Amino acid sequence: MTSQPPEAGPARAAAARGTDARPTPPPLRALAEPVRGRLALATGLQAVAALAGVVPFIAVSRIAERLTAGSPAGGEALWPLVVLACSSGLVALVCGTAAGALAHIADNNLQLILRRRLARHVGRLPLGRLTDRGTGEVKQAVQDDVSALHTLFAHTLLDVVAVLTVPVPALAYLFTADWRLALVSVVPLLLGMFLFSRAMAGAAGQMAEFGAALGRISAAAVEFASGIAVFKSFGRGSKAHERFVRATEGFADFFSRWVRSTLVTSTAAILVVAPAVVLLLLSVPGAVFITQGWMTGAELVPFLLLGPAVAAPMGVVGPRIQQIRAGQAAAVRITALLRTPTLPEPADPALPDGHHVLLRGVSFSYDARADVLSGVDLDLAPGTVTALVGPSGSGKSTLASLLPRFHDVTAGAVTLGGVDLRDIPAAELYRRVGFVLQDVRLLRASVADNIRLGRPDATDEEVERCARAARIHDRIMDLPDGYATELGTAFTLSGGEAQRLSIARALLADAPVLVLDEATAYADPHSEALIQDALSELAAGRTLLVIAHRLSTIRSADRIVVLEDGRVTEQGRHDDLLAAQGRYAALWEAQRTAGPDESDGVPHHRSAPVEAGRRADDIREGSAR
Ligand SMILES: Nc1ncnc2c1ncn2[C@@H]1O[C@H](COP(=O)(O)OP(=O)(O)OP(=O)(O)O)[C@@H](O)[C@H]1O
Repeated sequence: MTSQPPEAGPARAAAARGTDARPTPPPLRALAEPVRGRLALATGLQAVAALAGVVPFIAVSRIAERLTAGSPAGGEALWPLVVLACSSGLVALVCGTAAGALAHIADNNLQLILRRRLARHVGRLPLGRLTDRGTGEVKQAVQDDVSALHTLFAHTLLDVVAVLTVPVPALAYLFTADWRLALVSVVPLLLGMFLFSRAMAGAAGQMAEFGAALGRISAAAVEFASGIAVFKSFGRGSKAHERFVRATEGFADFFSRWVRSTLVTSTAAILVVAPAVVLLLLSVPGAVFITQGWMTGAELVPFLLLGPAVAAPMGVVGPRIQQIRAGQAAAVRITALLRTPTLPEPADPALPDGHHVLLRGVSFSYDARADVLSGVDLDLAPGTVTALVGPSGSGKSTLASLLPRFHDVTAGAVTLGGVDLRDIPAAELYRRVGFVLQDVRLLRASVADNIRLGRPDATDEEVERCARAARIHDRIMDLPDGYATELGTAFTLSGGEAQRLSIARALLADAPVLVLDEATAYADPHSEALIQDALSELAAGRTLLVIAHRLSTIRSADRIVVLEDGRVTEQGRHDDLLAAQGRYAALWEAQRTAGPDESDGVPHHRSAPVEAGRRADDIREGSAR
């Protein structure tokens, strides 16, 4: 067995993440890149639609002029204008519809691409990192933020094009008709722009807070949904929603403050560009112009038709700017999640030779400041059971999590079969290293599919064999549809049953190295005895690393490793460690005398001593059973 020289984790990670440091375009542009062509075409079509949409107004104005000019123009002189109005109206309709359809197709494509990218990326994140980030954040990116981009690309983009396009030809025409009244028609537009910019002052910061507040609601909603059972089980069902309510109240407070602070200016802005107000604004000077003989009634018509069109698009500016900012913030969050470093795949992959696990000089820190583990050396020989014990917070779970690469070491190395874990392709690693955690997660799928998770191609016979070995077969047969029973809908299993099902899952996956977080509390002695039988099956012939909360269960482990403050302070067999009268002996004594409910930081279990005694031999001697 050879072990590779320890190598600094951050250096390797930095090398693997080298591409992340490259300068990138702004998040929104970068995310839209795959559909840029379609969006550009949609934008062009929308501009044509907006331009063509102005033509019928101009044509109608000309018709009015000719009809009121006194000279009987005759149908022939009017028909070309009618045709022009109709055909440009048709062009506007066709181009506008095509632009909308194209933008929606592009957006639909983008949503699919982004959701796939996010799902693939989240699936490649280190498991430890994923639990740190929280499912709320992932849900927000995958669902809410992608939806915000939908609003932006499928709707806002086209509205903005129309807003910017329509006033230009309309104003150009009005200036050719009468420059004095054209200047008046610009007033609502300028006033609207001024008031909107006042209303939007500081909106960047507010939008950031808006996004953050929505994020808090998202996280609290997920926590609320997943934690309500725990709250209820402790008779605090009414407390479960407190954080969620606080988050929504915080959002409501923030939003009403924001709305109040901009209410007057934004209402004024909407008012000055409202068609009725614009018409009034133009009619009064128009009437004066006519009575003074500066223009004819017919010459006023284009102003009445196009004047509102010049200013009206400003009415949609406010909400559109908010949508743009929301889209930008969503793009930033999506990009941040997509740029979260994934578990680096080895540049030079290697396959382990055997299943000997070695830890050499292993240190680990969650925050790059304080080490949670320091200089840990450990040797897990194939087919042996190693138990990690120590006070709460000493680093047992952290150490165990390094084997399935929930995290990568910050110094030193963990090797499997002589190969650094970081050089083993993820799929190969997970075929060899399995884990059974206390917190069993079952999928909304059939019992059989839940067991098959690690080996989807397993036959029914293999699934049943593992379920029998895990002492869960009889319970499954009691379910209405046996192995086909869907979990999580009509049926949920008890904690102990779920634990056994997860053991069946691990048995089927058949990883030779197994990390086992020993559950601290099972429902009843009978259930616990079944679980211990199942665990015995699982332990047989495997390299087992057990996070032991109850010392009585690991008395006969091949090696007991005592962790304190992230360092290995003792290791050996139970009897030897007791004889050494060191820390383990003290922990043992404390747990033995403290009674079933307490210990000095070593959580343990309320069960009859006879059960505990039986368990002690069970894990070790499982193969004989
Ligand atoms: N995801 C995390 N981010 C930051 N710090 C963490 C994280 N998980 C654990 N820690 C810290 O690392 C230290 C070791 O925690 P760990 O869970 O490994 O201890 P443990 O011995 O398994 O405790 P217990 O027996 O209570 O489960 C603790 O100080 C804990 O607060």
